Amino acid sequence: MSGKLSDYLLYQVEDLWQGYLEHPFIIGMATGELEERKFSYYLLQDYLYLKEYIKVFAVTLSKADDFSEIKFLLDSMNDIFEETFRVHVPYMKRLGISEEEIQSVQPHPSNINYTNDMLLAAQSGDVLDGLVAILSCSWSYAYIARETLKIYPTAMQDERYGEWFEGYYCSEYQLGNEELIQHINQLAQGITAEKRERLATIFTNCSQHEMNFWDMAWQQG
Ligand SMILES: Cc1ncc(CO)c(N)n1
Repeated sequence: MSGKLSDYLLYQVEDLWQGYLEHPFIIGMATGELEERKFSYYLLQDYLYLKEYIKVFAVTLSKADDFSEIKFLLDSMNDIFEETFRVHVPYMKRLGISEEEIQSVQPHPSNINYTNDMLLAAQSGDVLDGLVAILSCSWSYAYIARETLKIYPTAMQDERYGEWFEGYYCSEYQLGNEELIQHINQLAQGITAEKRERLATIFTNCSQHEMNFWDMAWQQG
């Protein structure tokens, strides 16, 4: 294969990803006008999402057969775990979401469909399949934060939603995402056209699930 896999993947989802930037939920966070109950609903669903997302790393790790790969996956898995308890849980508490609500929330079908599809891609494939299933989550958030802040530079100062932008715009998150992209590109060197198509299918499918997740948060919240 010539050219970077990540360029090929991004090319497949350009229109879909442009749609994230125009999504009323994202614009609502950026302008600060989003109703707080929609955001609370989103955070609760995202908390459940991250619990399953960690398992996608675990399944991918089970396919790895060298220590450097295992180390990469362990570190990434730990980052997500830390993010959940450093960002999501305190954020939910600040928004007044009770411990009972956190304990009793059930995943919406759009959430279940997304995490099931990622797990299936990781279980039925190799390390690269698992990592590409993981990628649209990580990369699309880095993209949304970066691009939205170009259009709404004050979004980071918003009292309620600024922290969301900060979390995904900060260099730690952006660099972690860049590392994941580089790692995937390295693993993808020399793959067949058939493999590239399988990876593109996994990536576009997960990107569509990301859109469904935003729609869910907007409609149900
Ligand atoms: C649904 C979803 N996608 C991506 C991320 C980025 O971690 C997240 N927290 N939630």
